[in-house]
Amino acid sequence: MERELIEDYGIIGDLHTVALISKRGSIDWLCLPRFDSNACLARLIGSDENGFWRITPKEPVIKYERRYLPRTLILETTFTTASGKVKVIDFMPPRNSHPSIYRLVEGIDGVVDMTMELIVRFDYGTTVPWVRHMEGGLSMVSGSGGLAISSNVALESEDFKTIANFQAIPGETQTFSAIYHDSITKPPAPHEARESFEHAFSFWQNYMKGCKPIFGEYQEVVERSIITLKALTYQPTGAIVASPTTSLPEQIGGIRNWDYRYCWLRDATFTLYALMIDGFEREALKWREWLLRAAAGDPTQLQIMYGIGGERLIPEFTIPWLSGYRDSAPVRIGNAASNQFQLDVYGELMDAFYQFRRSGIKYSEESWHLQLVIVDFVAKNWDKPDEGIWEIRGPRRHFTYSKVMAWVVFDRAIKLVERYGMAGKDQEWRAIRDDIHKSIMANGYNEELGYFVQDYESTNLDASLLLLPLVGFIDAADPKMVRTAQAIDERLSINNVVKRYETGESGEDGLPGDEGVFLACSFWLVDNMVLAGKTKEAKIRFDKLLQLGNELGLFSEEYDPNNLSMLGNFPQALTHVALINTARNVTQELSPAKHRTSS
Ligand SMILES: OC[C@H]1O[C@H](O[C@H]2O[C@H](CO)[C@@H](O)[C@H](O)[C@H]2O)[C@H](O)[C@@H](O)[C@@H]1O
Repeated sequence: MERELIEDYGIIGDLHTVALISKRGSIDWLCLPRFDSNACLARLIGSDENGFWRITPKEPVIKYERRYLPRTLILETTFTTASGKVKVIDFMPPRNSHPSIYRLVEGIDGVVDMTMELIVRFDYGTTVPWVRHMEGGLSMVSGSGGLAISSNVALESEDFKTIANFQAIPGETQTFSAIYHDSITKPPAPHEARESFEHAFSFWQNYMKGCKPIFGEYQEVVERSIITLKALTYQPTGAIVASPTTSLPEQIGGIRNWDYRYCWLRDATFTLYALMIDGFEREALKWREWLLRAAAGDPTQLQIMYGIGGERLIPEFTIPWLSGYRDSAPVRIGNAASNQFQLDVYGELMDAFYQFRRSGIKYSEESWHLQLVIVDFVAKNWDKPDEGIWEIRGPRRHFTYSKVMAWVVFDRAIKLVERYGMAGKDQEWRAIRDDIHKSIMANGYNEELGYFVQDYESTNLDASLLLLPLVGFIDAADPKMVRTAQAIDERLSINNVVKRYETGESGEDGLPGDEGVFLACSFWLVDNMVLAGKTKEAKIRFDKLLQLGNELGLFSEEYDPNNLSMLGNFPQALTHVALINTARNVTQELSPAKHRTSS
């Protein structure tokens, strides 16, 4: 069978984890009970043998259509065959007790012969479960967990696989469910499918009531991004995963394959900022509590990322039994970037705290205490080299963007004293802010070339520099910044989509091979255009970028401009965040970019 591409997938989720479902009706990625648990369906980055759950017509499909039910995370896939039409409705009810997936098959037209195939392999596609018959279905148990599979259709076992054959007829519904449980407890009975559907439907519709109709022609794509960000949030703690997948490659056949099922402070603060200005303040408060807990103890030991429960140890290792997406090995679990020094993170946190305050979010004494620790730490460390926003795996460098974010730390701390009466050493901070500014202008800006450079020792370009006007370091219309944005567009863009930096010899990042264009950076370039007054051009660019998502409105981290296909983990929070911000920038007078940089 022809293999699915990243763009062929949609997600369903229950605010603890998500499942990736292909347009052919196959669930090919599922980690239970949490985002970062071992996958029990891993075909996405392996083969059929590593687990999948497919419901599809037996005969050839002439047309596949998919959509989410409006303002929900309920996915509807319609198959048209020569014999008729049938739809599969997939959802995970927001979690009450046990994680569960429901799949409802409804005939629309004609009589269509259908097949259901399920291979469960725990421990990332390796462990065959112990299968027993139970009332209304099967129990599949391995190690600490188990899945209870139920259906109103007879389930059979064949060659270590569960199958069902049935017909889709208008007016009839076949239901399938999978409920996860601890292996020491009895498999739970499924809830009534319609009731579970109503629960999921009303949860999402209620959640989206908070989303204002302010995005004009982009309302639908923004709403999908907001729902996606919510789906990537781990409800018990408020942590947000960068993406629910691991090792979807940045280059087909390459080794740039990373595990994103963790909470990066950078990605999470960007996410919150996007949600906060759209009125989703509850998320912001929950995340602030998460951060305070994660940083509890000695705040100078702040990490750049944590596990979704606040875990600090995220050791990175490879699992050789999975072949990788389109043979892009290795498949990595864990992320060694968790031990890196990334100076920008402190600026992102300080900016988030400042924006909380501006938007009237309740002040917290603990958070000011944490901010003072951050300021103190950055005062002592801003002049040290780091691994930077892109988490390079080569030697540390003096990245210009990192220094700018160190400037942001002091800028926001000073503003909190000046504007909100917080007690702090603002005189001292002003002097440090000036020193950092001087250092950046002397080393991070190249007079001869007329643009800001990636780091103090090179003349490379870097798309993170597009954030300089967005954080208020420089005006987007300043000739230095205009020239920087122009140079980035000229040298790093391929068909209007921007690479992070030059890989290979001219921009060594400690890794072999190349990568695709980076979607978040491409949205940042549009933001620069808006701020520099080029609104028409910006809108044209934005419209083109929106074509790079799939028909469900989901975006990956990167894109392959040669093969016109998605790359990198999927869906990626950072891309959806950038999309939301840019949609606001191109549609609204007080855009987030202007709002963030104005007093
Ligand atoms: O490019 C090498 C690095 O790639 C990953 O980092 C990227 O994803 C992060 C999460 O979205 C994002 O915060 C970071 O800015 C990106 O560069 C990977 O996680 C790293 O381990 C890897 O070194």
